[in-house]
Amino acid sequence: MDHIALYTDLYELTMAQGYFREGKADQRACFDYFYRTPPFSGGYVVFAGLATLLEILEDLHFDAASLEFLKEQGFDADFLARLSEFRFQAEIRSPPEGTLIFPYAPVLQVRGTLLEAQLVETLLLNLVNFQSLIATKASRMREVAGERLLVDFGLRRAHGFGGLHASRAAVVGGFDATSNVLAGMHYNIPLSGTLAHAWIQSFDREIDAFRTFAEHYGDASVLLVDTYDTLKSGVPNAITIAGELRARGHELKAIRLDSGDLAYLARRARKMLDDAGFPDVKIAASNNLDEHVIRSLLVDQQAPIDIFGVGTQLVTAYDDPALGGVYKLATLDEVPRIKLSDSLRKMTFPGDKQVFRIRDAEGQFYADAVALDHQTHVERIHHPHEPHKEVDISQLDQELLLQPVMQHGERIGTLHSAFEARAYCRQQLAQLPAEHRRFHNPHLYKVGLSTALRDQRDEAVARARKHLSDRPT
Ligand SMILES: Nc1ncnc2c1ncn2[C@@H]1O[C@H](COP(=O)(O)OP(=O)(O)OP(=O)(O)O)[C@@H](O)[C@H]1O
Ligand SMILES: O=P(O)(O)OC[C@H]1O[C@H](OP(=O)(O)OP(=O)(O)O)[C@H](O)[C@@H]1O
Ligand SMILES: O=C(O)c1cccnc1
Repeated sequence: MDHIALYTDLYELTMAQGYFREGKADQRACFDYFYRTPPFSGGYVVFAGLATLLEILEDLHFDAASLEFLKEQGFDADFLARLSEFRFQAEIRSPPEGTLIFPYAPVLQVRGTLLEAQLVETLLLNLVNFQSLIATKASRMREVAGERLLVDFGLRRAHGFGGLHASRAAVVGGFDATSNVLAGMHYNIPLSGTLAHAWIQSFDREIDAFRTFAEHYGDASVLLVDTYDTLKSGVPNAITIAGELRARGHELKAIRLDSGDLAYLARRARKMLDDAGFPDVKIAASNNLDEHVIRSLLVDQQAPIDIFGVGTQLVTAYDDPALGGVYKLATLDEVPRIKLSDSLRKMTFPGDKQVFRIRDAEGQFYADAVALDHQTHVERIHHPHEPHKEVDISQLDQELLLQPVMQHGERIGTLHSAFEARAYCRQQLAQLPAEHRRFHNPHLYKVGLSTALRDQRDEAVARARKHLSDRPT
């Protein structure tokens, strides 16, 4: 995207200019990205958006037109001269895309100059919050769809060009294919598509619409059967065409149901297709599907549906349309920094940190330990906000979550493709106990502070409070 360095909030640039004027621009900063509440009343988030972020950061710069625009907004010539040489040179640490992440554990760290780390805040939040949200929604649909095909149909309902990132995130969360052609090209996602009612309406008779489509597209044909009357017209006509295709050595791929009682219609259509000798013609369903409807169709009603086309609910994360991930300063020139708040839940964890994923004896995820960066093993974790709650984890397997993915502004190694991230997400979900995956009142996954971090946090709080009470009133 052109001028992408301006894809930010004004206050990032206002602060950056202030840091520059104050001689603070080159102080060493560490910022943490984390979220506080899982969306959809669920128990986890699927981390996504890293590849997009790193690709943009590698090439981040202020071009002549952007600098000219900032000049018109009143930014200083000296600051603009500095921005004209700006290149993102920081280090980024994170786990791979597809990792399951939990409230309060920092999962993306930016370590660089105060100026560069501040300047990327909005871009980072925009990309990671959105893609992680959509990947999480997609993963919930994958949870209930089993091995059935999930196709993203959302572009027409997506929020503008966000539709491109939504299609990629849908794959990270477990979707198989997309109708979004640009996403297919950009991210190497298999394309999939059927036809709309307009095609059927453009012919005088449904059977002619089906026949003509099948003549052009043969084995790839999926016929939309609900334009007039699904069971009296659509399915019988599709069966006629399936027979004609077979006579020419082809097989009809599927029919698509797009309205009405999808379980009832799928059952009746399945029987009609089977009785007519077409047990391999698949049944696709669409129409405002989400994870709850898909589960009801498959689990409660045992609907014989093979393919789900999902749009609006997926790409807009309809029931919880924003992930509130935040980006907070943790260290400046190696001094831990804290943000106090009236609300305990909004207080930050100061200092350079590492996150350990703790597994139980069966190898399942048990907890995340947020520790100081130099710690190599965590004995005990403490609840971040309830001091009396603590757990001994000294005997459990501990894996480092934050690994360098970018150094000196250049990515390390190759970025995961959407499908590699999807495979990783699938492995991760298999390691998350069912009580954290369930949709209703999931059991809260433990995220705790190491004793050293807890002490550092408490000291920083005490210092900050003392500072407050020393102020003249
Ligand atoms: N058997 C079913 N069990 C649970 N939910 C279903 C079932 N069949 C359809 N639905 C869902 O019910 C919702 C409403 O279906 P309905 O047929 O009323 O669709 P509509 O969008 O209001 O109208 P239209 O069917 O004309 O598009 C949709 O979200 C659909 O996915
Ligand atoms: O329902 P979604 O999950 O968003 O999936 C995409 C929908 O888009 C298409 O119809 P469109 O919405 O254009 O028209 P319709 O609602 O009249 O079928 C398609 O037939 C799906 O129903
Ligand atoms: O290919 C389809 O059937 C399709 C694509 C986008 C939206 N609705 C349906």
